[in-house]
Amino acid sequence: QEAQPEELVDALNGVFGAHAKMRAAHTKGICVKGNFTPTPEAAALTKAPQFAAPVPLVGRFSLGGGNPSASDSQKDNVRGIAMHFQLPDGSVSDLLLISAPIFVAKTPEVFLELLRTVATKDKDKIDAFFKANPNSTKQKAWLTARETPASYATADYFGVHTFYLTNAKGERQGVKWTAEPVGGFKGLSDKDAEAKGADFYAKELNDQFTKGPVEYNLFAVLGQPGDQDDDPTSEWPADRKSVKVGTISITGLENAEACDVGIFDPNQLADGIEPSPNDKILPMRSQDYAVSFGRRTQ
Ligand code: HEM
Repeated sequence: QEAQPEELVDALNGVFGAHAKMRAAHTKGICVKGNFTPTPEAAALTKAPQFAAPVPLVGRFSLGGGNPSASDSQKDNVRGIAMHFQLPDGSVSDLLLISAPIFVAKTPEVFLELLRTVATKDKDKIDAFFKANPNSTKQKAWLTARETPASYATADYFGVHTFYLTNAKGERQGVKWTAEPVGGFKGLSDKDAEAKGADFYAKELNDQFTKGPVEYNLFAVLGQPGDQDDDPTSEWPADRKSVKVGTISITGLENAEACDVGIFDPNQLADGIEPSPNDKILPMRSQDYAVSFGRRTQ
């Protein structure tokens, strides 16, 4: 039976609680603004306007999960950055990235089962779920194998899904997005992260803004024929070529309202970028986010 978007939002609430006026996931976050400047190489891959000329953006950094007081020092949680690229015609094209190259479930049904199992807090049931679904253990393993990001500014971020780009000549290329902080990844040892406490990312970011913008290089990793485009729990081989397509520059804080009046939707895309038609999680996300939005704006 197909998972329904309401069921997924209910299941997120089952794990993290339902918090009035707040997102069901990525609940703790900070709204920011900035701009995106494409490289000359980007236009060869896609005709989307944000890859032809610089555009302003509104963005939001967040912690994964639905706990509004999640700890900034929790290692096995993802950090997120969501962006609306504001296009010259008044429309937006969105980009949502998390600080791991993989998601925890290949399909909405597996994600629903994962959430419902975790909500039982029954260790045997949870162990049995992960034994039956080894792909769902990969994100946590990946996150715990490296240091806790020292700041939203020093984390690297991944689009996870496959997207298809089309250029002006009509040529199509499957890609995955990655964003790397210009100064490289910087982490904290477990001990240092613990000493920082639960709420240091906002201050960290503000300190950064007094020195200058927070910048990331955005890359399109080029898929090859046969690379999986249906599975957000699997990575492509590490030797895939990547093309730097631009610089994301986050210049300062923005009023929360600018982030909360709508949703960041991974399928809200300019002409020239399409979601993989084979990925089952990706289309479900727009529906889930709409349900979460409906509830938080009630
Ligand atoms: C079926 C799987 C998923 C479900 C049910 C889900 C659920 C949600 C929900 C309910 C929200 C809050 C929406 C809102 O109220 O605006 C959200 C936000 C977010 N999700 Fe997902 N998500 C899924 C998969 C993913 C994946 C694979 C990624 C990887 C890029 C991701 C990244 C994000 C980010 C970055 C945000 C924060 C957006 C913001 O700051 O407003 N999600 N998710």
